[in-house]
Amino acid sequence: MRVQVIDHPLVAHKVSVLRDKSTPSPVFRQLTDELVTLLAYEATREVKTVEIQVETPVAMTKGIAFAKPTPLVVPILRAGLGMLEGMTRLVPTAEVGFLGMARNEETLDIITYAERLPSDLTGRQVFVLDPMLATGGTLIESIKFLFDRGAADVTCICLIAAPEGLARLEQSYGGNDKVHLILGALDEKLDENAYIVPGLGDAGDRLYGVAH
Ligand SMILES: O=P(O)(O)OC[C@H]1O[C@H](OP(=O)(O)OP(=O)(O)O)[C@H](O)[C@@H]1O
Ligand SMILES: O=c1cc[nH]c(=O)[nH]1
Ligand SMILES: [Mg+2]
Repeated sequence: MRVQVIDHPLVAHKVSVLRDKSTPSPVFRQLTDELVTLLAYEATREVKTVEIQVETPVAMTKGIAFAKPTPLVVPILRAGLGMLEGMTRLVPTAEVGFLGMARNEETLDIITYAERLPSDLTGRQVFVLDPMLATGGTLIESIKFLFDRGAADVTCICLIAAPEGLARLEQSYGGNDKVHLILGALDEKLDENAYIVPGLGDAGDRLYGVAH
């Protein structure tokens, strides 16, 4: 498993504003979108391409197109939905599949309440979008789902991760070179409720305006 924490001032600045509890939902959504485009730049470095011919107004030249089958982008509902548009703007030919998963906040068990993915993912490059990697339960479940369907490789883009979740993913996929993690920040720890510290609170609630 390859893990990259993107060390860049543009990323760090946007993460800082996301963390601020006074940042309202519309700004939070906008920043999430912008942050994804920055992280996607690195996450798609190994996306499969084919060479094509392009005619400029001056001459023929070589260009590239995304190879087929096109990448599959999978936002994990609900919070991952806030990352979808930023990703598809950069990979417009990508197909989109959906996984709906929620943590039972008492037991931390993962409930999969929705699944709309192609039944056969053989040979597909998959990009999973989920802002928070806390205990790692949700991502482990998602990655397993995708490999069970035949995915060739799985790249997860997360805005913030906790060391505890990363360690759990290492246990499950450490030896698997088909799993990549792209992170906007690696935080200190989880608190007693398995929330990331310092984190940004509940990403789904902050994106979609649930007041506390
Ligand atoms: O690493 P884990 O401990 O599994 O936690 C991370 C998950 O928790 C959040 O989703 P949540 O379950 O709150 O659902 P939501 O997106 O509907 O808010 C987050 O978006 C991740 O999917
Ligand atoms: O800190 C956390 C942990 C899980 N889910 C979130 O949205 N935030
Ligand atoms: Mg939530």
